[in-house]
Amino acid sequence: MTFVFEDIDDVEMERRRSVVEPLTDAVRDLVDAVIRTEVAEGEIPDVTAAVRAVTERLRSRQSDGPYGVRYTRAGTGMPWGNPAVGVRNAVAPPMRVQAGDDGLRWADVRLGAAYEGPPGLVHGGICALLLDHLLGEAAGADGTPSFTGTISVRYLRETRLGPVHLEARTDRYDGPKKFVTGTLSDADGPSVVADAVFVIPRWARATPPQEAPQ
Ligand SMILES: CCCCCCCCCCCCCCCC(=O)SCCNC(=O)CCNC(=O)[C@H](O)C(C)(C)COP(=O)(O)OP(=O)(O)OC[C@H]1O[C@@H](n2cnc3c(N)ncnc32)[C@H](O)[C@@H]1OP(=O)(O)O
Repeated sequence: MTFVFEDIDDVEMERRRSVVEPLTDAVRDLVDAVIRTEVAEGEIPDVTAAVRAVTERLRSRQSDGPYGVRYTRAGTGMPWGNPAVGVRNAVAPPMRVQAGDDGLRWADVRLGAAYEGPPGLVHGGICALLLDHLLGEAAGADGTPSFTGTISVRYLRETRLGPVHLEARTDRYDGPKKFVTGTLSDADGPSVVADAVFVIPRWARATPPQEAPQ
């Protein structure tokens, strides 16, 4: 596992973000359009060829593997391929994580047609993905890295597609274990709750995490 150092400051990171984010948003819009389009079937082959042409253009220069979790000179994480928050990943809604008091992490997300499970409702795996990630961010609020060891997700009732609100915080510590809880709510209130044990990996326990591991 390697974290990749990008030798840039955060101004340059924001500049790069402003270039790539509109592309990712456009692809998200494309995904939604493909799900919901009702154009004549005869138009689909032409549209398919146009999309393939764009893909070829992007593939003319690309990296060998995944984007990785990069970080700037200031230590700001750039998990831009991440499926929950990735700036370059159209699969991500995206969730924009906000920091509150006392290690609270929260986010407001709009979940549209691409996240449907039961009719008109959010797929349970999407709820679990977003909660896992947000609980991970809450676990990381103290500056130590940790991985999901165990997560339990309880679906109190269905979650309607549309705007959802998520919150998470670390409740307590026990050695390398962090006990983290969170909720996902739709317009009618909490619909999913999660609790998890995040574990600080051995390499981060042996050496205080002042620098990202290579
Ligand atoms: C530099 C810039 C960075 C930027 C950054 C940006 C992004 C910033 C946010 C990221 C947010 C990501 C949010 C998504 C989070 C994932 O998706 S993480 C990926 C999914 N999880 C994994 O792949 C984990 C895979 N498992 C493992 O790596 C290891 O099993 C673990 C979990 C690290 C534990 O292994 P270990 O360190 O060898 O554990 P070990 O020393 O045996 O046990 C330590 C303690 O933990 C307990 N424990 C061990 N395993 C477990 C378990 N699975 N469950 C519960 N307890 C356990 C043990 O019982 C023990 O407890 P005590 O005996 O002390 O009471």
